[in-house]
Amino acid sequence: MSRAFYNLNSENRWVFIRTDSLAALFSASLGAYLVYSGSATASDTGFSLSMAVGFSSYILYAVRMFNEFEVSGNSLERIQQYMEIEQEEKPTENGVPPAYWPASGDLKVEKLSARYSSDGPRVLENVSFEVKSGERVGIVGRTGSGKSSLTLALLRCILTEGRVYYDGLPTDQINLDALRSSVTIIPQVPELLSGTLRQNLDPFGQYDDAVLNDALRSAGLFSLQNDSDESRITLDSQIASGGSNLSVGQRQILALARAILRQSKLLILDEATSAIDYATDAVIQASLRREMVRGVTVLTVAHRLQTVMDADKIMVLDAGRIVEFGKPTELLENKNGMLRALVEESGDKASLLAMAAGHGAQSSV
Ligand SMILES: Nc1ncnc2c1ncn2[C@@H]1O[C@H](COP(=O)(O)OP(=O)(O)OP(=O)(O)O)[C@@H](O)[C@H]1O
Repeated sequence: MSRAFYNLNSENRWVFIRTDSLAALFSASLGAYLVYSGSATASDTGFSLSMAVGFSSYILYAVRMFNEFEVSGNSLERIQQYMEIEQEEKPTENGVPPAYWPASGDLKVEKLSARYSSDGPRVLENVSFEVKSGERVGIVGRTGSGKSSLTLALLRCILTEGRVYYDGLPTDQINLDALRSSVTIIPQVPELLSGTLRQNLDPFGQYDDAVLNDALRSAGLFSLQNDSDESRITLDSQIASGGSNLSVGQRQILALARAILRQSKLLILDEATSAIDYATDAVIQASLRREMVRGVTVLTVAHRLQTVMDADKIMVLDAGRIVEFGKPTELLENKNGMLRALVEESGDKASLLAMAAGHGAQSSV
């Protein structure tokens, strides 16, 4: 802010120096002409010079006004840009799903393509896959491969073509409010509002404290803190704006508690890129497993392969397409496969292979 103001001020000074110099040059030239040409009387010369000096200051004033008008014009332009932003269609009565929906976390995606703007390139290309209720799917791929875009496309936050069926209903026929309130996304850094933890979990006051505490317990918050701990978090704890007085791991646990309260059958977790300590990560993973037992489908966008190596299935994306989708052990058998290549590059190959093998053995028991 100060740097921008410093630049603005310096440029203003530069404009003034130039207009002042021009004005001085103009007055001096006029004075020289009037004195040396000898054609003007003393009174005319005095009058012309005083007008010339005044005229210069008017020019300076005009330049300054034009300058300020241009700067204010930028703000007007910005307001106009906001007014012209394309709006999402309004939710209609027609798209309200039946009360029992969603009863399961079944997800079927058929030829889903997506783009960020109507004239932009496709960031997802004919993506098709199926996930059964209660499965945990890891989504991996190099940066820019379309992992986050896929999660946005599932919620129709960007322009999509193709079909997504969530618990048997095509999502393009469900109104956006209903769709988005039945799917929960836990972003990399969950947003929290300033207020108590209770207000953050239940902004509309729909649940009593016992239910809220149960959700916090299921999300794993209480297993991370002792009763005797003075700084332990309770429903009455004050949360600072944006949740800045909590760690990223604690914020993800609170977001998970919100998901549990909402009883969503589809949970999308965008794994935090900043490191979460091992204990918090283990608590989040354990809570997710408990949720899956209740039939909640969990899609995890993974930035570290460790988080998803024991998933039921792994989806590997590359340039907006699914290049591999299946059980980790099966994908790893393909020596030329993309998952195998990512594991080889990771520098932690042995433990990743052991994790996948361990889970493969468990699921086949
Ligand atoms: N807001 C946006 N507007 C236009 N294009 C975007 C936008 N966000 C992402 N993209 C493009 O979409 C493509 C996929 O990006 P996306 O963020 O989904 O990848 P990603 O796999 O999640 O990457 P990362 O691991 O870095 O988060 C990229 O080519 C990217 O440039």
